[in-house]
Amino acid sequence: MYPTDQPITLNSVTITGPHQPRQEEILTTDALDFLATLHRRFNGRRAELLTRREEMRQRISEGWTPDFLPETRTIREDDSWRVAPLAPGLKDRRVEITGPVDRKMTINAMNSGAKCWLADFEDSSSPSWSNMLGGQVNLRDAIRRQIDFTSPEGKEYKLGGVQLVDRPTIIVRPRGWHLDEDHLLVDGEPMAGALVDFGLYFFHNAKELLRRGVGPYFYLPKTENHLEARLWNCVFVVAQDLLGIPQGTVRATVLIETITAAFEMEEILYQLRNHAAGLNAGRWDYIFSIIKNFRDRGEDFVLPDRADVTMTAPMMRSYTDQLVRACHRRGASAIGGMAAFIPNRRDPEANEKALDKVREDKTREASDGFDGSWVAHPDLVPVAMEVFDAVLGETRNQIRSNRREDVQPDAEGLLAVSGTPGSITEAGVRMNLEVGIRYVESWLRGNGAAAIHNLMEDAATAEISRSQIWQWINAGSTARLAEGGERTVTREWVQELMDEEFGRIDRAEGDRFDDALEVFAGSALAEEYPDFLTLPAYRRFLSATAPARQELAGTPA
Ligand SMILES: CC(=O)SCCNC(=O)CCNC(=O)[C@H](O)C(C)(C)COP(=O)(O)OP(=O)(O)OC[C@H]1O[C@@H](n2cnc3c(N)ncnc32)[C@H](O)[C@@H]1OP(=O)(O)O
Ligand SMILES: O=CC(=O)O
Ligand SMILES: [Mg+2]
Repeated sequence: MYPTDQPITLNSVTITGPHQPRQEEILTTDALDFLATLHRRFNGRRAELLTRREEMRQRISEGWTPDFLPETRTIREDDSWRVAPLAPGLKDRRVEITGPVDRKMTINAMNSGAKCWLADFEDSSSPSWSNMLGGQVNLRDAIRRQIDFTSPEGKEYKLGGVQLVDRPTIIVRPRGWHLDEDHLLVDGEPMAGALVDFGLYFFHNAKELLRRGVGPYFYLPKTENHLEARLWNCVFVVAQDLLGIPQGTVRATVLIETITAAFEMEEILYQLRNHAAGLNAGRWDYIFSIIKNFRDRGEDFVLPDRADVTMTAPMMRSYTDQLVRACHRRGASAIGGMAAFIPNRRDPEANEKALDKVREDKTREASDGFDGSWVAHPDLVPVAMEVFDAVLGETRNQIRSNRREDVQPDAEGLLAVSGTPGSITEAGVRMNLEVGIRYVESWLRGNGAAAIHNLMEDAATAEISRSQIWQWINAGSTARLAEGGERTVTREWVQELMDEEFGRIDRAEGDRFDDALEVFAGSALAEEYPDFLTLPAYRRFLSATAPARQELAGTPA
């Protein structure tokens, strides 16, 4: 037991976050030692790779267009290599539920009947210290099947019925490389959120998972290139050695959700080949990445309203087809993405519409060759299951049966941004403003995923909203007006619309809408485009050193 009201240093790791329930079970001295080793081995390389991201972005801004890499041609052309065999618990991934790692959602996900659960420290989680540490406690308990919960309303949750002997395989998604964890310092430096989430989960659970016949499995978000995948591979090798578990125990599914990674899919699998499980089509961050990277490349790279950028747009078809081909060529699983439509138990009509939309989305993915796909809500598990059952029959995946040899690597297809049907409208501008502000408000209250207008919103969709506004202003795009006619999207006009949309929001005591407006406007209307919406928001509001937190706590910053 250690003191709880001030920063404490244990074996050169300083805990600056406020004390959390059951923290002592997670932040043990051995676990902190393990984290410190990972930090000292890998944080320098992480910093170099983050700088490299900036350099690539700068090149794109100056007119360079990404393409398949000449220096890795032999990897792509060599037909002989494959990734490691599918690991236990990952052979049949037809339906994966995703969601944050709070206690109630953890139990609900474990009871959902899905084949896998993406336990999310990323897009659907607000990275507050309490969420991040609480998530580790909940995962530890869920793996040991010792988890229950009583809600403030008195509803009781526990792992349900005997029919659920096959619980979903847990796949943890740590934060991306860009986010710091300000509440754990090694030698005075903040740790990478990615290494904290990976390291604590791995340290506490890898052996227990092996004992239960599965393993420590991960989703790797927002990877931009194969060098970042190589860094993860090095982390896995060292972590397995430190814990004395066999090399190749870890399995990672990489989200292809940046435009640059789409040109390096096979190279990413190659770097991770002894630990690779598959690739996932993270559609929302992918759209965000396209806007972000080409934001100052003029009208050819401007997308229409968010609602128009669907999976049937030519550039999205090209991306998903090439992803399935890359995976199946290398013996890896291809996992589909998230349809935005959320069921609504209180509104049968909206519910039916959501089920239909999700069915349509999963049907397209299954027939494109995906081995499984994501759902955001337990009520969607049966819908997706039925679709994949129909395509898979007695088989567990389509890796051998649907090789997609009809598809070829195609740079032009990936970059067919201007071929996206649709238009920019006043309603689309308003929607981005309203939904973006509402989402950030939820994030600031600790909820990283929210249903808004029956659509799932998370960090990735909010990034699209604020980036579209920025791009439309800076490209001088034209929007169709609600009452007819059109006008140029200017900062002043967006400000007017934002004031109107903000004025329409019903306020409640203790809400965070003023802060949300500050965060959203600060990134959508800024002259300088911030790389991630969550970076300034974290520093200002969630970090223990954040000025706003210190103000709230009544201490000077
Ligand atoms: C871009 C990407 O990265 S996509 C992946 C990241 N995003 C996500 O994972 C989103 C996951 N989904 C969610 O968080 C939620 O479904 C939301 C926030 C969108 C909607 O949640 P709610 O408003 O609570 O929906 P609703 O009231 O219909 O939920 C009904 C029940 O299902 C549970 N539930 C809903 N979604 C999930 C989920 N993903 N996992 C587990 N349980 C869930 C709720 O906890 C609730 O349980 P209760 O009846 O015991 O209270
Ligand atoms: O993480 C998934 C995405 O769509 O973004
Ligand atoms: Mg994402």
